[in-house]
Amino acid sequence: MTLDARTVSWDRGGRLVVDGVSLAPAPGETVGLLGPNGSGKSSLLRLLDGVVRPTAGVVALDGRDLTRVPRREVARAVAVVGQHAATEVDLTVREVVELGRLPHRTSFGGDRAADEAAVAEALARTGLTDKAEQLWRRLSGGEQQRAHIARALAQQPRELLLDEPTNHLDIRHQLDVLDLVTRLPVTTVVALHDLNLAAMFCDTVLVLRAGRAVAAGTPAAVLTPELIADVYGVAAEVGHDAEGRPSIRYRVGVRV
Ligand SMILES: Nc1ncnc2c1ncn2[C@@H]1O[C@H](COP(=O)(O)OP(=O)(O)OP(=O)(O)O)[C@@H](O)[C@H]1O
Repeated sequence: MTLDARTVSWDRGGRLVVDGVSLAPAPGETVGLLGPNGSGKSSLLRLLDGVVRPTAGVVALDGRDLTRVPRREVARAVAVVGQHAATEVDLTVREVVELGRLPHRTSFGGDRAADEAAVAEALARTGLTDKAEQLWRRLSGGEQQRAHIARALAQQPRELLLDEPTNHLDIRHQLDVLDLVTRLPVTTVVALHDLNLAAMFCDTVLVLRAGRAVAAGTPAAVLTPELIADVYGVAAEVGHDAEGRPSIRYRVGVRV
């Protein structure tokens, strides 16, 4: 069992921002959420996190309606890295990552050694050990984003929800972060704009358009020239690597 969405909709002022979407990742799977700007990717992630409640349908954690699961229990199972994750106060990188341990604290304080080990490992995995004592707000945009990913890793979740985690990262860190999260023994739902990264790292993808799911399946099955033309209005050639994963080359000035 894992986190799943069953025909969920989210109505904002009479408009269905998410419209009857279902998503049931297999445990350990990495699902890419794709779709143009405004198609509902972030909104679906917020529904999966329980930050907002669906106006129809159900999000379930281990088969239980998420709205009935205590937030602390949700926080132990589900970690989120938002698109505009900000840290307002003057925290060091280590302190930001330590926030990920809060759901594991008990009234007795919790297991200090486990907290320290989880934080150290999360810093190491995101390449931030050397920056641990620096102020988070003095880091570069990409380093700040990696610190939030480290916070999510320190949380040691079963489910990881990532909203465009690569948008501030240089190419090496894009590859490192996606390689890292897809190797973790957790179920990951990740909103991505880069179709080639989705093809490289996702087991399956779900494509949204205007709040609706228009395609789902393996990257090879979904990421066809026809789908890319239809959903994004862009002409593309799709090749396949030795493992059969699609590799997309866009064509400008070609009408679709
Ligand atoms: N709280 C809200 N109230 C009203 N409308 C909202 C709210 N949140 C999102 N929307 C609208 O829902 C639509 C989907 O937004 P969402 O951020 O989920 O899309 P997205 O696919 O993540 O977009 P992007 O790729 O640009 O990040 C947008 O038109 C947005 O304006």
